Amino acid sequence: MAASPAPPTTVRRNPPRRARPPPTPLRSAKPKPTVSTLLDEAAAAPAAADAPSISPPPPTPTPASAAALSSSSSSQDERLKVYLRIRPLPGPERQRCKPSSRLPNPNPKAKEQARKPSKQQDGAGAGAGVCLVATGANSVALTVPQSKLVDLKRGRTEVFDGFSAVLPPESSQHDIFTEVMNPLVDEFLGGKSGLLVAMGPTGSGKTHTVFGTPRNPGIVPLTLQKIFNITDESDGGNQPTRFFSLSMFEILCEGKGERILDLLSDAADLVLQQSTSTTIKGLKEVAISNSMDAESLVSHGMLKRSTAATNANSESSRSQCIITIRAIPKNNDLQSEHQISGSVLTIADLAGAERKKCTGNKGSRLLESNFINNTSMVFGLCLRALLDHQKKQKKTLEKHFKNSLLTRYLRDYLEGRKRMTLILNVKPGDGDYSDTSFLLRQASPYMKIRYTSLDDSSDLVTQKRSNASLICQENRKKRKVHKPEVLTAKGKDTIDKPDDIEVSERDAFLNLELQRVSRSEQIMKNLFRTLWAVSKQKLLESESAAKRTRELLIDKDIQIIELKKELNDLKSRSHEKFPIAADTPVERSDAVTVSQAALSSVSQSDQTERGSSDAALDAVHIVAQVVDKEPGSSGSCSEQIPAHDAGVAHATSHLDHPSDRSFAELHILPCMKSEQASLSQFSVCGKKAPVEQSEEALSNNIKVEDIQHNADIEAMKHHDCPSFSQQAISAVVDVSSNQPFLELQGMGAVQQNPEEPVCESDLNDHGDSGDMLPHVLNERESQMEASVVLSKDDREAEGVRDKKEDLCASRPCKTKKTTSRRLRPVAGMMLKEFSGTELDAAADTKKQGGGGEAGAGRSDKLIRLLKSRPESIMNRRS
Ligand SMILES: Nc1ncnc2c1ncn2[C@@H]1O[C@H](COP(=O)(O)OP(=O)(O)OP(=O)(O)O)[C@@H](O)[C@H]1O
Repeated sequence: MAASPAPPTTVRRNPPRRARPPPTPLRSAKPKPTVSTLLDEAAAAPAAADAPSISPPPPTPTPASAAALSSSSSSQDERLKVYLRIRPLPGPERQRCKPSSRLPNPNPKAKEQARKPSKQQDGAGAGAGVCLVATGANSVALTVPQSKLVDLKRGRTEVFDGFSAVLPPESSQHDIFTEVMNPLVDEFLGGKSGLLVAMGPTGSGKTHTVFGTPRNPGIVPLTLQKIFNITDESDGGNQPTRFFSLSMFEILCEGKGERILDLLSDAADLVLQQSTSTTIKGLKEVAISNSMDAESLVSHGMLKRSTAATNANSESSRSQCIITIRAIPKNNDLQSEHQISGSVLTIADLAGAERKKCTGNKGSRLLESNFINNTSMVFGLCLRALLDHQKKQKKTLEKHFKNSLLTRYLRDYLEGRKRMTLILNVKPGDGDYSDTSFLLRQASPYMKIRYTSLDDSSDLVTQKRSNASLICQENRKKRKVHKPEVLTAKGKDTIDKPDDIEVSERDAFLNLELQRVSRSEQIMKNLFRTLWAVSKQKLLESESAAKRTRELLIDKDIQIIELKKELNDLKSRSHEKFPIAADTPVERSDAVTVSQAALSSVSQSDQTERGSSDAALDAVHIVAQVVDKEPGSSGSCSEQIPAHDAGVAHATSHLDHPSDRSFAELHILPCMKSEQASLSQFSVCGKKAPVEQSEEALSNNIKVEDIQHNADIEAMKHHDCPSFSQQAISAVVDVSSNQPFLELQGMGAVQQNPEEPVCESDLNDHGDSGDMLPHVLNERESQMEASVVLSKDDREAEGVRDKKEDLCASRPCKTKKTTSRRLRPVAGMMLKEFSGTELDAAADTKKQGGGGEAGAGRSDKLIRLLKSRPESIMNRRS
């Protein structure tokens, strides 16, 4: 016994409140048939012939039912319009479709076979049969395919009712336009904004519905044609009372985000701005003046749209495409503007929801699928939230629109402030049951959304902004001297811009330029200020350095001048103090000659009368007299150093006889005492002026150095035992200086420590100290006593050295030269004193006698002469 099959179950969704006639094709509104339309109709004919077998069977369409449809549509004006378009099955699938599943079969067996799932259907999947049929003008029946039945006893047919219109597969593009778009265009031209959104799964024919093909144009081309046809007819060949603009952009996936891309320009980085109204900054709006140009513009934009091939659609849209047609009044009349324009017609072609197993997308395609599905879901949530809000007014409107760019852009529509129309595209195949069922279940409640309080005031604000944007774009074009192709194609005076808007736009541009220029000027000012400050600082530093250098040079010049002055003063003082020093070279040579002659005579006597003290005594007397007679001319005294080196030292080297010593004590010491007295005056005078003192110290130092040099030589010669001649020389040299005591001590110190410097403090301390003289003299006496006990060998060696010194005195030695020059005064005096017959006679006596007595007599004469002559010399000098 076979079990009886379960009765079919029908579920009604959105049942109409009253019975309505089934949907009837609007034959009256159908335009002239084209080739593509005929092809579409031919393709849809088999499907249309297959009426849904699920109860209730659709009634036969009649003209009366069409009228009823119109009346019902008018009664639902305040509701959200939802149209359902059933796409015809493709050719192969159409062939596989069984008529039993499409048409009511009176045969119960055949009906039973139709309920049983067949292997072919299971294996064929989507293309095995049709799951969706139009059951009326506003309802469809969705049958669960056999392959998807879980419980055969449960109902497997769903009736979705309440659509504004169900457009069967055989409906042409013109039918769709007439049924769906005509009301929107009329409202748009009447000044009301409207939105048409095409929804549905991938491959359901949304793009085909919206754009169509060149041979079978869709809603957009037909809308443009109608707009300009009506405008031309209403204007009657006169100037148009308004103009239109068109913008076209897409929202596409970018990584994990989304962005807006202008399809009519290459502008990048479009920004969605939402304040009082929603606008897209940077979006290009092209003024359109005729349908042909507008259609070509749309076609051009479609070429830029992102598409890709998937398993479900060979040319699947990967973005949400939005076209906006804006009506702008020509007259700037606020009232007419509000009445006539203030309208924006928006058409959105959404990318269809995709299933991964159907599309086979991977990688970036899969990311696009996620983006598309997410946007579709958010869009549906917004509508659902609006419906819930309308059902329960206390329930706040959920702001799902924030979750995607599309819903943010369409916020006014999704929050019920503007009218919106939905067209659901579905595929009727069994394999598309899931997508179709999902869409119908999702969109069925939207039919209950009402527009109770439309806010058209926002249209005015939006329109003003749009007008300003359009004018701005036109001005930019004018500045670039580029005329848009759309405008130049038909006429030149298609757009007239309000003067005040143009002026304000120009002012805004000038303000921006002014701000930019002022900012650049400020930057340059700051830069130059900084450079000027740095340069000024460098200049000041250079000037200060130059000033310091100049001051240094001036100081140096002053020092040079002072030094010159001091030198001149020194010279003048030297001339004043030592006037004899300026004698002629002849005198100098004479002096040298005389001194040499005198000393050579002494040396000759020394040679002939070795051991005699006469010659030494003569020399000592000469020195003593010179010192005695020249008390104020210390310079001249000091100049006797070489002479004493040559002669006196030689003479003193023979003071080994007690008689000689007593003679020296008798004659030399008084002379030295007198010299001490005279030199003490010099030391006192040396304290008078610092400059003079320093100069004198300088000159003395120089002399001391020279003397030290000589003393060093002597010390090297007599380093073992300084002879009396050295002591005498030192004494004489010291006497010749300006600081006699100092020089005396210094010379003593030189012999003890030649390198010990001479200090002025010593001069000050001892310059006028009379106590030093006995001490020094005592030292001299002791040294003389020591030198007296020299051995005979030493005396012979000293004699040899004296001969050498005599030879050196005749050579052009520097020291000899200097000393010979300074010997001039005494030498001159001696020359004069020794001139005459005495010397000649003495010489003759020496030549003739050659004995010791003759030499002794000559010495006696010389001594007598020296003793007797000083008075005459002093008288002559004075
Ligand atoms: N009513 C129709 N008559 C004839 N062909 C149609 C119809 N609807 C769609 N098609 C064809 O189906 C294919 C897919 O259509 P379409 O690209 O418009 O789908 P879609 O919904 O836009 O898909 P997607 O969301 O992936 O972009 C196209 O080749 C189109 O020509």
